[in-house]
Formats: sequence, structure tokens, C-alpha cells
Amino acid sequence: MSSSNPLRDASDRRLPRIAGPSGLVIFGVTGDLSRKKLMPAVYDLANRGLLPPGFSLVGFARRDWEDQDFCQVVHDAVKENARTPFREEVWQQLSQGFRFVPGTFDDDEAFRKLKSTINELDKARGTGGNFAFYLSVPPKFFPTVVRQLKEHGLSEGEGDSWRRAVIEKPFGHDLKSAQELNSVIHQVFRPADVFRIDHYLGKETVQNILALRFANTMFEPIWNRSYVDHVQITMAEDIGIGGRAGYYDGIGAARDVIQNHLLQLLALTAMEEPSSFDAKALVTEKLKVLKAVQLPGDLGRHTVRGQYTHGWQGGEEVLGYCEEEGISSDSRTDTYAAIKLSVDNRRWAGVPFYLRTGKRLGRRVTEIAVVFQRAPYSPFDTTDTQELGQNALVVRVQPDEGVTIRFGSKVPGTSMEIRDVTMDFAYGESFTTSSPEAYERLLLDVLLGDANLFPRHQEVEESWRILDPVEEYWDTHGKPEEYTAGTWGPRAADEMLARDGRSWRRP
Ligand SMILES: NC(=O)C1=CN([C@@H]2O[C@H](COP(=O)(O)OP(=O)(O)OC[C@H]3O[C@@H](n4cnc5c(N)ncnc54)[C@H](OP(=O)(O)O)[C@@H]3O)[C@@H](O)[C@H]2O)C=CC1
Ligand SMILES: O=C1O[C@H](COP(=O)(O)O)[C@@H](O)[C@H](O)[C@H]1O
Repeated sequence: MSSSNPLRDASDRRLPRIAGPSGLVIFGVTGDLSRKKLMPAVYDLANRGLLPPGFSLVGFARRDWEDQDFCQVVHDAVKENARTPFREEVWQQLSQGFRFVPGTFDDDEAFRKLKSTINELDKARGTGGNFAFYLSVPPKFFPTVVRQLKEHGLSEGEGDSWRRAVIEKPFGHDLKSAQELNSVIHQVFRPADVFRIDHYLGKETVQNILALRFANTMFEPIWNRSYVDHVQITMAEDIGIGGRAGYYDGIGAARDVIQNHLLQLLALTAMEEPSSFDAKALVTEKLKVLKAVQLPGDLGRHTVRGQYTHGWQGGEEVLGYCEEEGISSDSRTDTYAAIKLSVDNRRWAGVPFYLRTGKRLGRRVTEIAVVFQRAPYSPFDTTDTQELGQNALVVRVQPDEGVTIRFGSKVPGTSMEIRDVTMDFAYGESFTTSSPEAYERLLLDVLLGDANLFPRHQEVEESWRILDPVEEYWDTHGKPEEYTAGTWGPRAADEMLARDGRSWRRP
């Protein structure tokens, strides 16, 4: 590793791969995602020494900014949200490659300027003409931007240089639109150059599901219908929609995260062991599971959607969804969704998978709880086992990353009283290195052309196949049930599980 390159730091061995000459164009650079995640991730990658010295970043947005205004915006975003400490020498080298192109997505002149900017950067910084275009924009603009890239000769590099498209989620709003979008994108980019982002796959704890299951011997023998009672996958957020009304309204919780993040978590939890960890082997196994997923017959009893109303959170008064800026008072968008699914194969037949997500819930927590059946026979007095629940293995995806195993243990004393206890693995205690942010990992993978952690279009389409009937059912059956902000969602969600003799975990 060259000591003359301030962008490199040999101390970080967790992400040893370094991107070759390249640059990144972010469309929608003024948005929430860009500010909170993408710009800080670029800086963190540079700080860890994983970007090439001439790395370049082009922001595209409808602002009347000069390059130095853009630099200031990135600077502020980095200071606020980067994970690694601010180092002046890294910043100086990185920011020399920052350019800004003002314009809207239908502005041909702006795309011509983008092309000349990329050519200029190639000469000035040695990007090799290799550029990734990150579409961090409202999904309805994905086709327009992709077409503009083709129209202006940006989608293909010269010689052996590469051009890649990074598409945010949700990819379409149903199966049909996802297929249409796919066809537009594939008319422009080769399949290997399309990176559909699902940032949950970039999370360390999500990748660890595969390590937990397939690097160990003790879990796999009980990871099936003979031992598992049910699986609960929860993605709870305490935040509301922030300033994202334009994106969120009409999309709702199920399209926003069940179609992608939660179904990916389900696929990783339920899939068979892949023959290797390359993209093809992983997608083969994930796809088999997604194809086996079925909805219950009666969607009225086995799905629930909700919408938060005014309430209190962390001691602060918060608005109801329909009172948020940009949301109409009669919006029927779901901010909470819960769905029961089955995985109809030999391993999982009869084991329900319950998925739930919501905004303005009691706490921010994402977890996968594999809940085991009760022992078939108990030699203990029932009074002694009143506080013994079901064994469970909980993958704590965030924020308190780790794994918990819950089991019964004898309470010290002269009687045989048995109670639930937990055994915990916490990342913070077992490892001294902190996890890279998901977007950091994924951006690096894009620059390296490594598609392992990106869903393929077949997975995306299979996920829409699962969700479409639910959305159609909801469209024609009333409106979401209200829940007070700061609680754990609508009452109907508790009733849904109670009918099955189960209850949601209170993480
Ligand atoms: N925010 C998040 O936490 C996450 C977001 N995503 C995905 O990322 C994408 C972007 O989301 P997010 O950043 O939250 O959205 P925002 O609404 O915050 O940002 C959207 C961006 O697109 C620009 N834009 C919108 N309309 C136009 C237009 N007509 N012409 C030019 N620019 C336009 C906006 O520019 P302007 O400032 O001028 O309006 C802004 O830069 C979405 O696909 C979302 O699903 C995925 C995971 C997490
Ligand atoms: O994709 C999305 O994810 C975020 C939550 O991401 P996390 O990494 O903090 O769990 C969510 O807030 C947003 O609505 C959704 O689009």
C-alpha cells in the first residue's frame, strides 16, 4: 500500500479490496439518502484507503450551484454523518474530484454538460472513463434518467472502460411496472452492469445470517419444520416519514420495505445452503425460496395495515401521518404492514413466517426471531414452568447488533422452577473493529463490479408476485387501521397473531 496516497490506510483489514480508477455520478444528490448515506459513504471509503487517488464524484441536481457550493454540501454531510474521523488530507485529495452539474432529468443541455464533465475528469483525474450512475431519485424517474444516459451516449464507455447503473428501491411499484422498468434498463445497460440496491444486504448482521447458518453445525439440524414453530421478522422504526412525503405517500410501508428488505431477510433465513457464495449460487437459492412463498387464502385475516396518528415519542409530541407536510388529510397510505406467509417446501411446510414493519413504532429495531416449538413432553410441574416460554434464536440486525438465544434455565434454589434466560453475542463486545455502513460496502462493490450483494431482477419480480395480491386486496378493502405514534402498531396486528395462538415479540 503506497504511503504517498493519503486516501489509503493500511490499518483497516476488513475491506481489503480497493477500487480501480473510477468515478461516481449521483442523481438526486440533494436528497435525504444522498446526504445521510451516500456522500458520507464516499468519504468513509476514501478514508479507509479503498478509493483510487483520482476518484471523482459528480452531483446532479436542480440547484444553481457551482462546484464549490457542492463541495460545501458534501463537507457538511460528511461532518454530520460519516462514520470515520474527518481527516483534512483525505478531504483535500477527495474533494478535488468533486463536480456539480445543475439540471432536471429532462434537460438535454444538462446531460451534455454531464458528458463533458465526465470527459474532463477522465483527463484531469485519470478515472479511466469508468463511471457508475447512482439513481438516488424518486422511483418514477428511473426510466427517464436511464433513457437520458443512453440518449447522450453516457451509458457506454469507450474502449474497455465500464459504465454501471445503480438503481435504488423500490424497483417498480408492482410486478408489471418492475418488468417494464427492467426492460427499459436492459435496453441501455448489460445485465452485469445493473446494480439494484437493497441496502439491507450490505449490513454486516444480514451477511452474518449465512455465516451463522452455514459455518456452524449446531443450528442447521434444527432449522426446519420439525423444530421451528414460527419465524417473526420485524423492521420497526421510531421515525416518521421526515421530509419524504413525495416519495412515501402512495407507496407505503409494504412496498417501501416488505417487498425488498424483509423478503430478502426471509429468503436468507429460509434458503438452502448455496453451493458457493458467488452471486449466481446465492440467487439460485434465494429464488427457490421466494418461489415457494405463498400468501394465506384469507388476506383479511392474515394481513394488517395501519397508519400512525398523532402521539408522543421519546417525550416529544409528534404529528399523525395525515398531518405531515405534503400528505393529504384523507391519505390511505399504510405506514404499518404485517403479513403472514408460508414457505411451501419440505423444510418449512406448516411454519408461518410473520413479517411486520412500521414507522413511528415504540422503538427502532430490526430482528429475525426463529421461535422453536415447545418440548413435546415436560417432566416438570406446570407451576414450575409458568415462566418458561418458547426457545428462540434472535438475529439482532440493528441497532444492538448481535444474536440472542433464549432458553429455559433452573432458577437457583431448592425448587425446580424454570424460567427463560438469554445468552447474547454482541458485535461490540466480540469484535474491536466497527462494521462498515451498508452503503459503504455496496458502493465499493459497485466500483469493483461485484454483484453478490445485489438482488437480481428475478428476485425483485418474485417479491412483487408475493406482494401484489396484498396491495390489490388493500386497495379494495377499506383503509388502514389507525395506531397512535409511539405504540407497537394497530390492534388488528395483535389479533392476527392471537388467532394463531401466538403473539408478537416486544423487542
Ligand atoms: N432516504 C432513505 O433513507 C432511503 C431512500 N431510498 C431510496 O432512495 C431514493 C431517493 O430517496 P430520498 O433521497 O429519500 O428522496 P428525496 O425525496 O429526499 O430526494 C429525491 C432527490 O431527487 C431529486 N428530484 C426529485 N424530482 C426531481 C426532478 N423532477 N428533477 C430533478 N431532480 C429531482 C430531488 O431534488 P430536489 O432537492 O431538487 O427536490 C432530490 O435530490 C428513492 O428511490 C428511495 O426509495 C432507499 C433507502 C433508504
Ligand atoms: O429503505 C428504506 O430504509 C430505511 C431504513 O433503513 P435502516 O438501514 O435505517 O433500517 C427506511 O427509513 C426507509 O423508509 C426505506 O425507504
